[in-house]
Amino acid sequence: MALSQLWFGLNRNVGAFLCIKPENCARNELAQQPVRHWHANIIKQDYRKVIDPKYNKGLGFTHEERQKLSVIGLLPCAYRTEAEQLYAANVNFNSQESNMGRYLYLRTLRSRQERLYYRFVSEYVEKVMPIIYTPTVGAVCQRFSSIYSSSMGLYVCKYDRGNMYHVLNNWPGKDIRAVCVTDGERVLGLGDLGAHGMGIAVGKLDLYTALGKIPPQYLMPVVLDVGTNNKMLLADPLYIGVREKRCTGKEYEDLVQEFMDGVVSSWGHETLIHFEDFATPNAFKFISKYQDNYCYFNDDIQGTAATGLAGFLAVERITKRPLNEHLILFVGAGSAALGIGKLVVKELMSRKMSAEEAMKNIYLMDSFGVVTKDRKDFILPDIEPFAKDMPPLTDLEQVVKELKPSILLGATGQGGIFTENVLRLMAQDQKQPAIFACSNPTSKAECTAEQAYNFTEGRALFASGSPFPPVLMDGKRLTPSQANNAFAFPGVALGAMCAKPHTIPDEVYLITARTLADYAVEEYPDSVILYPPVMDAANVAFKVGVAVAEYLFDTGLATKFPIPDDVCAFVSGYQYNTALEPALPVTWKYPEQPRISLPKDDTKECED
Ligand SMILES: O=C([O-])CC(=O)C(=O)O
Ligand SMILES: [Mg+2]
Repeated sequence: MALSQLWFGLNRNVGAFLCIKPENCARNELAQQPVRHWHANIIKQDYRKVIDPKYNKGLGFTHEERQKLSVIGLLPCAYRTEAEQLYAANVNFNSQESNMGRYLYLRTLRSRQERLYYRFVSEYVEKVMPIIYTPTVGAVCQRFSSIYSSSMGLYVCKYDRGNMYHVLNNWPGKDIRAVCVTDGERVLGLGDLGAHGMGIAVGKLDLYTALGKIPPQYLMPVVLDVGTNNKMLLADPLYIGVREKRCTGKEYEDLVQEFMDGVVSSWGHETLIHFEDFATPNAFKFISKYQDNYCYFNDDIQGTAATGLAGFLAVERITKRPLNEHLILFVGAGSAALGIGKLVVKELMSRKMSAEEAMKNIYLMDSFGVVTKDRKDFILPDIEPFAKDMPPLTDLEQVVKELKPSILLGATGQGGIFTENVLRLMAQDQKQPAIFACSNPTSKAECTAEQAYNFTEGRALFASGSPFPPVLMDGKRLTPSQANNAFAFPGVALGAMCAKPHTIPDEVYLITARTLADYAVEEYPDSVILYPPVMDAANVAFKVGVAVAEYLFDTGLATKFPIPDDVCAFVSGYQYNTALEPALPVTWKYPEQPRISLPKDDTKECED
C-alpha cells in the first residue's frame, strides 16, 4: 500500500512526517523494508481507528495518543486543541467562494472527522444550516451526479427486488435505529430529481445529529431509485440513477413494501422509518398504509403539519384572536397544506369543536382555484372535506379580496405567487396579516421577507420555509421566522428513538406543535416572532424529544423498558456528545487484585 494512502485518511491537508530510526527495527530484514513493515503493523493494530472518521481527531491527537496508535510522523508535530480545530474549520469554511464550495468542504470534513463536523455544525448552526440543508441542499440535489464522489447513503434500486435484506445489510452500520428514505419524486419544490434525492435524505439526517443530537451511527439515508421522469436527468451522461422512467403501480408499491419489511427484519419494528419528499399522492397513500403498522413518519405531511400549526398558534397568541376565528387560506393543496389543514382541524377539535366547525374557516386553493363542492374530481380524497359551498374563484387576488384571509399560507412550489397586490390586499384588511411562504428552496418562496414587509407597511407576521435575512424598515429591524419542519422532525425522531414505539399516532404532531409554540412564548414572551430563531433549534429539538417520549411512555406505546423515572435525563443520556473524545478511551478500570505470596519452592532437581 502506498504511503500516501495511509496518511490521506488522517488529514488530507498534511504530508508524511516519517522518521524511522534504525534502532527501532529489530531485525535486519526490517531495516531493509522499514516502511512496509511499519504500515502492516499499524493497519493490523490501531490504524483503522485513526482513519475511521468516527475516531479520527486529526491534529487533535495528543502526543501520547499518537504514540499508542503508532502514528508519530504521520502528522506534523503540532497539536491542536478542540477550539483550534474548530477555528481552523471555520477559516476553511469562510474561505470558500460559494455555498457549493462550503457544502463540499463540509462533506470532506465529515468524511474525515465526524465529531468535529457535528461540533462545527452545532456551534455555527445559523450559517451552516443553510448550507447542509435548505436552501443550498436544493442546489446540491440538482447537481448531485456531477458532484458525486462517495456513496453518502444507501441506494436501493428497483432491480434489487427480491434481494432487499441483502442490500440493506450491506450498509456498514449494524445498529440502525432510523432511516430517512426518499424516492426523489418531489425534492423540495424542485420536482423529480430521481436518485439525486440522496442529498435531501443526507441533509435531514445531518440535522438529526446537529439539532436532535442523535448519534450518527444509528442513522441511514436511503434513496429508493425507481427511475425518474426528469428528461434532463435521463439525458445526462453522468446521471447516477436508474436511467428509466419511474416505475409505478404494483411494481412500485411492492418495492416500497419490501423495503419496509426489510428494515423491520434487519433492525426491528421500532426502527423509525422517515419518508421524505415523495410525491403527494404517494405520501398520503403510504401514511394510510403504514402509520398504524410501522414506526413511520412522513416529514412533508406530519413534520410540516406540526411546524405549520405551531406558527398558527403563535399567530393566535400575537393577534389575541382565537384560531377558529381566523380565516386561513392555503394556496397549494399538496402535502404541506393538507397536512397542516388536517392538524389544525385536530387542534380545534381538541378544543371541543366539531369537525365541521373546525373546517369552516379553512380554505384550500390549487391550480384550478378555490376548492369548492361543485368539483367533480378531487385529486386526493383528503381534499374533499375542505371543499366549500361557493361560486368558483380562480384568481388569487380575487380570492384574497373576497375571502379576506387573516392567515395566508403558500405551499405551491411557485416562486413569487404572492404578488405585490396580493400582499397589499392582505394588509388592507388585517392589522397583522400572517403570511407564510413555505415553498423551498428560496427561489420557490411565494414571496420574500422584504416583499412581505414592504407591501404590508411592516405589519406582516412573516415566516418562510427557507431562510431570509432581516429587513430594515424605517430604522426598524424586522426579523423573519423560518417555518421549516427542521423545528419538528429532529425532536420527533429523538423522542421516538428513545421510547421505541411500534407506531406514531397523530397526537405526537399536536404535542410537537404545542411544544414548539410554547418554546417561543417562554423564551421570547414579548416578541412577535412566529418561531424561535434557528440558533435555538437544538433546544427546541430537545424539548420536543422529551415531550414526545413522555407521551409515548405515558400512553404505553413505548416498547423501551423499564420506563425511565426521569424521561428528561433519559433523553439527554441518549444524545451524542460532540466533544472530542480520547482516541482510545479508558472507560473503566479494574481494581488492583489482592496478591498472595508465592509458596516457596526449594526443589532444585526433579524427583523420580
Ligand atoms: O426540506 C425542507 O427544507 C422542508 C421540506 O421538507 C420540503 O420543502 O420538502
Ligand atoms: Mg421535504
